[in-house]
Amino acid sequence: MSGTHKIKIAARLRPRIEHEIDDQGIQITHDEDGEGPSWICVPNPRDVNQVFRFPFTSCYDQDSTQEEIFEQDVRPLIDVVYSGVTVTIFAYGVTSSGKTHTMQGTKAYPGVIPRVVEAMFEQKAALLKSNVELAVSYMEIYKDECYDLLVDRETAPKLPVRENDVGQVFVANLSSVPIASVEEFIAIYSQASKQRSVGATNLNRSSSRSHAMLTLEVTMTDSSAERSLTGKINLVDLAGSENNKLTGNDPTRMAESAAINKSLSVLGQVVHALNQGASRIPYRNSKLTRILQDALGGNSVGLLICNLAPGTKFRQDTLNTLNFAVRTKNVENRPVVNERDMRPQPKPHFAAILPPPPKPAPAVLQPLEAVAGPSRRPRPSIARVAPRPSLAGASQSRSRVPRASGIGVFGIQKGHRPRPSGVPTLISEIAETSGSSGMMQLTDKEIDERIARAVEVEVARRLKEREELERQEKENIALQLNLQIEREKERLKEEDQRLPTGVLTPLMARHRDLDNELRARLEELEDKYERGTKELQLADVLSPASRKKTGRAYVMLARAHSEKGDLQVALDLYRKAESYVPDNVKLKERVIEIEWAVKNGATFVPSPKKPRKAKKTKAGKRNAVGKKVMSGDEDEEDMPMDGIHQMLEGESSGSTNPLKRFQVEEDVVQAISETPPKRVKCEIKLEGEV
Ligand SMILES: Nc1ncnc2c1ncn2[C@@H]1O[C@H](COP(=O)(O)OP(=O)(O)OP(=O)(O)O)[C@@H](O)[C@H]1O
Repeated sequence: MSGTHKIKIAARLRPRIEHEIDDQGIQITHDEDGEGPSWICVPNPRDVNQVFRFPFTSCYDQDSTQEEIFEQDVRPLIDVVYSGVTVTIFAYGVTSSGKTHTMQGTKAYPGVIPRVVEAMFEQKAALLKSNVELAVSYMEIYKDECYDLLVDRETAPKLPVRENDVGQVFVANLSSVPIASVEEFIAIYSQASKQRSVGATNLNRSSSRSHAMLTLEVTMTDSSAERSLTGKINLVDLAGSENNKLTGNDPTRMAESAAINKSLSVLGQVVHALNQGASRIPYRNSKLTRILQDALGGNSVGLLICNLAPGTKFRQDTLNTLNFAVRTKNVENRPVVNERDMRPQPKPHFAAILPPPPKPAPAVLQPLEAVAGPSRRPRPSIARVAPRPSLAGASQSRSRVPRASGIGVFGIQKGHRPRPSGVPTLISEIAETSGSSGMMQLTDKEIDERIARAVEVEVARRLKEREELERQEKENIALQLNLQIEREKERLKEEDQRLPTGVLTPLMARHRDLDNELRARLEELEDKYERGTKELQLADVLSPASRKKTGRAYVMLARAHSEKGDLQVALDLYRKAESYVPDNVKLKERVIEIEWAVKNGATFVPSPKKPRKAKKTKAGKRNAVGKKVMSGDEDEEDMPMDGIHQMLEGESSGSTNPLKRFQVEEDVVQAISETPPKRVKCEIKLEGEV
């Protein structure tokens, strides 16, 4: 089998049970011609006029039978299993929605599990091959721990979940029991089902407190073609999500409920992550998802049966279940055929395969062995799966060699599990070391003893090797962690020394801006001072009247330049003017205005010049103490021109004075005064117009 396969969804609405109100809250509608999909219709809990419709190809209403579900959706998968592929069927739904009924059923209404077993045996018989073997394993996940249901509940240890070299997840030490008939299976299954954690809640008198997974494995060996196929079917009865308000759980049940809800929530997260194409799928967040890894986005074919409880009471849960189903519908698997080439392969390094330590057969299957009480612990050295009762007599000729443990979706440890292609069997290695002729001369008992010894030595060696590897790995991890901690400390230290980016960055940026601004201002002041001192030296030698005139001349020149748009030159000239008339407020304002315009690249349009007064009052204005000042009302152009004229005359030739380059005429000044009024946009609020 190749390509991708989407998980198939079947939805089943259970009938009303005793004392339950069936208010027709959830309905199933079918296409009129019966060809298209069917719909599960659920009213929106917040607005009953709105109905959510979920389409599924397989919808089973309250009258549906166990047989219908099996024939329509499950039986076709038996062929898939016999083609060497792993199939996973899981029942999902809120507590008391009918998952266990669907999967297990009752004696009168057998569910998926017994029907699958029957079909598997039918298929086996149809194949007419004597080398088809079936085996079963059964486990539960209770409060996020795995337990073998084929061993005595009292002594059942927690089973570790591991991963092999090729990334397959398996439950280490899980028993796998060969079965020869449906009856044999039923005997084992009914015994094991009693071990399952079940408890009474308000919603279900016999509520599953764990997720149960039953695996049937079929191994088909074709010795003439020297290959074998291994197909598997995992039948999973999930515990139901629980609303503790409805279940009325006591503290023990609450703890179970929390574990159930958590694992189901992780299941939802895994499906969500797969739908999103996330780079990390949180399989490891719960044992359930870890074990179902192969079924969700892995290499198996999947069928999800969504069980729904009728009635408004379960409406929200039903919606949750259906949403989960819709998301799961898009999960793609890549089923693979588990085929093994049995031809002799070149010998690999023995340590390349590290199967989990073998485990004894479960108590329920060892009626002949005297095992009882808590001291009965699995012997790690040799796996001895009890012979199948029906084959007990025929097993004389079969090798009693311990078999390599199995690895798969549920990592079934199984006596007859095929080893990976290219890996020699343990017996062949033993034969190699002792010489095949030597083996031939030994009695069966001796062979068994030698095998047992060899196995013990080998297992001990592998355990030691594994311990060593684990120790090294731990050391490496510790080293890495230490390094990381050191690096982190260094980083934090550095960060402490630096100012924290988040909080102080804006402040620092502001400081830097201020700093730059101050520096620029300082440079400007220095520049100004340098220029100013020259002008001041000159101003010092002039009479007050001449200073004023000179200042005025500079102002006029500056104005002419500002008119032309030479703002920088205008600014220099205004500053020079300032050296001669330092107290002129309007001049100061003008300097600030033009400075701002230069800095911001803004255009500057001076305010219109006031018409020239015919005659100036000599007295000017006097302040409160009688001192003559240039008032704010006084225009800069009101300053006397004589000084500038004198200066121009004095520097008539060869002078580099910029004043000389601009032939200042009265008409220019006049022209300036006729400039239409416009205001420059300026952030500095001016007290009066210049
Ligand atoms: N299709 C059905 N026909 C008749 N009775 C049903 C059907 N489905 C469920 N029931 C009955 O409903 C009750 C609850 O069903 P069941 O125990 O299978 O629910 P569940 O989903 O497995 O619950 P939990 O998650 O609590 O284990 C049982 O009494 C069961 O017999």
